[in-house]
Amino acid sequence: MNKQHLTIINHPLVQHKLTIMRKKDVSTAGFRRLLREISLLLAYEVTRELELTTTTIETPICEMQAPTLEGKKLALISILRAGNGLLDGILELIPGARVGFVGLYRDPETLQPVEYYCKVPNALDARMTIVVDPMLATGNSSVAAIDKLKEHGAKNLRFLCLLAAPEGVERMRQAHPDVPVFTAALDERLDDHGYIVPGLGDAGDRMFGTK
Ligand SMILES: O=P(O)(O)OC[C@H]1O[C@H](OP(=O)(O)OP(=O)(O)O)[C@H](O)[C@@H]1O
Ligand SMILES: O=c1cc[nH]c(=O)[nH]1
Repeated sequence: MNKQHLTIINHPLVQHKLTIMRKKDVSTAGFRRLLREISLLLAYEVTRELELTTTTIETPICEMQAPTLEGKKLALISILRAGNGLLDGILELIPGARVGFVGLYRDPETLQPVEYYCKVPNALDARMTIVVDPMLATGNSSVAAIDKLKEHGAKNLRFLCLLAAPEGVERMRQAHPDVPVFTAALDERLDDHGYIVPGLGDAGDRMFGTK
């Protein structure tokens, strides 16, 4: 495979906002606001390879051939529920994107994903498909979601998260070597409960104020 499998988005604004999000005393509202802000910056990087074509337009001065996105609208797939925090921000930047959801939760004992919902846009085979979930821990959830999307025809996939553990990156590389992973940080390891260390805790709980 020629494409780089792991990209760490180390833009200073991303890194600064992520540091604030990691702090345990950040409020639910603050966490959500930062996730929305950071998702705009991450989206900029993950869409870098969208294809362009040209179209004829008229400026007030003259006619010109101007760049415009080519092909079918891209698909954003949120892994529920924490994926929605990234999705909301990205949709502000790409309001015409098609949106799908894969509902999964991680069984706390087995760390295996349990699926409860799936609804995805049509013609996934003709769209760049960006799967979003803030956390890549064991990789079990992202691998299962991407398995599902491939069953629906998705071919040109990216996976975007905020934090990744080495274990999850390796699992994705083994299961889906064709799917580049984009993250703001690669942390040290997983703890005995499958949480990312140092991490930021449970992304869904922090985003929605649940426990
Ligand atoms: O890489 P993995 O080990 O599979 O872990 C990552 C998953 O865990 C979290 O979701 P969770 O299961 O807590 O569900 P939630 O989003 O509904 O809170 C997170 O949002 C990922 O989906
Ligand atoms: O650290 C982790 C691991 C999985 N899911 C989370 O929300 N956080």
